[in-house]
Amino acid sequence: MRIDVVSIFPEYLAPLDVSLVGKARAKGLLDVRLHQLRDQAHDVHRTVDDTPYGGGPGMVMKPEPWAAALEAVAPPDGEGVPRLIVPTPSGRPFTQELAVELASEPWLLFAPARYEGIDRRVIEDAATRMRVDEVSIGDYVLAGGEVAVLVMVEAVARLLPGVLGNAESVRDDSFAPGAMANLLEGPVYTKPAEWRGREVPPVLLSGNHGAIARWRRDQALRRTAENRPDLLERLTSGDVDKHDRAA
Ligand SMILES: N#Cc1c(N)n[nH]c1-c1ccc2c(Cl)cn(Cc3cccnc3)c2c1
Repeated sequence: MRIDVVSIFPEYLAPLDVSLVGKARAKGLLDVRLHQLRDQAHDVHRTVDDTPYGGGPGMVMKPEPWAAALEAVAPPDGEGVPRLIVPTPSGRPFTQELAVELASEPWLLFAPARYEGIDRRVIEDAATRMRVDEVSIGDYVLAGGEVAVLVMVEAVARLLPGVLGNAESVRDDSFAPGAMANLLEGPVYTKPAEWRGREVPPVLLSGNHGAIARWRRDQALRRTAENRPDLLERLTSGDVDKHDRAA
């Protein structure tokens, strides 16, 4: 998979050089390219923003630099077309389902903006050439889109074949299909068996894999009921099909 990111703060994306995504890049599983939006602003101040038509607070990102940046990454007459992902507070929710969908794309182009956002005409123009998704990573307010890109890239990269080692698995993800589908992760333990007077639950030391699986599901149900009762409602209302539960 190829991932391009256009930003006025490409240094914000430095974490894509380390850990899981960094290793995937080093293994050649992921080709991540960062681009400075200001390279496409040709006035002396490399201006990328201006006042909003209709008044209001803040500034809006100008269409010309963004259009030039997107076309520099994905020339209209070039090979292939990326899927454009635009982080925005008003976007569709980023979910594990969307992460799985994006993980099947050969090329993602992220456009994290700043200020009050990008001139709407950039999105409309890009949509004539490529699929555009406006996406929010949650119901809280960030100062720009770069953090959202970090979240989405990590969520997508870990789903790519070969990225997670055998010891890790997307199979047991809280939001992946399967017996624990739509349940939160239960508690985890490691050595020592007793620490500050607290013992590891004996079932985990029993070697009885059936009992361990039942205990883990019970703990996941408890954690989900406590922290995300909405997910339990989906389970009991049948929103989650039997395949997800049984797999
Ligand atoms: N994704 C996501 C996401 C999220 N979940 N919260 N905030 C954002 C997000 C994404 C992109 C931008 C851009 Cl561009 C500017 N801002 C600041 C802002 C805040 C409130 C209203 N208007 C603009 C962004 C916030």
